[in-house]
Amino acid sequence: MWMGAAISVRNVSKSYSLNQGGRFVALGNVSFEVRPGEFLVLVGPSGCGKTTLLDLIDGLSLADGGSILIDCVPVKGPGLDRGIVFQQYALFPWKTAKGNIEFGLEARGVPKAERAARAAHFLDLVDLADFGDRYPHQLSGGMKQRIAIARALSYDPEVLLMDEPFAALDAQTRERLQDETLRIWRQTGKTIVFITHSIDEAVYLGQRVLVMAAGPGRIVADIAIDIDRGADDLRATPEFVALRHRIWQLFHPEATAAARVVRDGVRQSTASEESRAS
Ligand SMILES: Nc1ncnc2c1ncn2[C@@H]1O[C@H](COP(=O)(O)OP(=O)(O)OP(=O)(O)O)[C@@H](O)[C@H]1O
Repeated sequence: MWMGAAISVRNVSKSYSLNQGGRFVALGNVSFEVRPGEFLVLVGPSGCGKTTLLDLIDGLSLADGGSILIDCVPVKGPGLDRGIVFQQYALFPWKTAKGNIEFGLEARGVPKAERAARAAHFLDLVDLADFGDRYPHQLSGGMKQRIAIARALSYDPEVLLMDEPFAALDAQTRERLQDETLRIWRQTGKTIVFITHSIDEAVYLGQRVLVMAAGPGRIVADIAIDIDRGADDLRATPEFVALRHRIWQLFHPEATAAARVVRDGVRQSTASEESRAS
């Protein structure tokens, strides 16, 4: 049975040393929980620490303070319980699609016959059953990213970490892969932590969206995405538009403040006109 793991991020901080001396605090005291099988999206402006946080969950780097637990086990480095997909496909150009998937399995000691069977299964899952013998340069950007997803899933991690995986793709391919990711998530029951700049993508994919801000990187809102996903043209529904606007306001507090000044200014001048008129 496929099953996602729970993730606990507790009081995590991370700083980097700067060339000119001193340290830059990329994350300050970040805490949140992810339920087993949940699709969580982290959204925030450039530089707010999204990649730093995902790398810490993957164990590619270690926190200065706090702890990260996967099913109650502290993260001490990369592990087979987590798979990661990066923005750039990171496929070996000299290996076929199938070879790229099998390579990761070989490194993990999976026997040859099982490697081939698993590669075929995951190529099928990402709808590329007929493309296993193609090399990366013979595949479109969207196909390469699907291979990267198949590769990450092939060793059956409980958690799938996705770092802006569709940012380099055209809008149409991006929407298609968003739908495929949701399908794969429903089919596999993995816990997914997905990071993006795009508010639209966050609301479309997430069951829950954590909004981050910079200086230092922190979580400023935790928003449940409670919408009817069966709706036609989901992005055009009032619920979707309202959620997108709510998150947009968190991204742009200065724009919201400016709008308030204008609105209140209008109100005040209307009030004074009314009082003059009476
Ligand atoms: N190795 C490093 N040394 C110094 N500063 C770093 C290092 N890595 C990241 N930073 C800084 O930490 C902050 C967070 O970076 P991070 O890549 O996590 O942000 P992000 O939200 O993923 O940004 P983007 O959306 O642009 O990818 C940034 O200000 C960045 O400049």
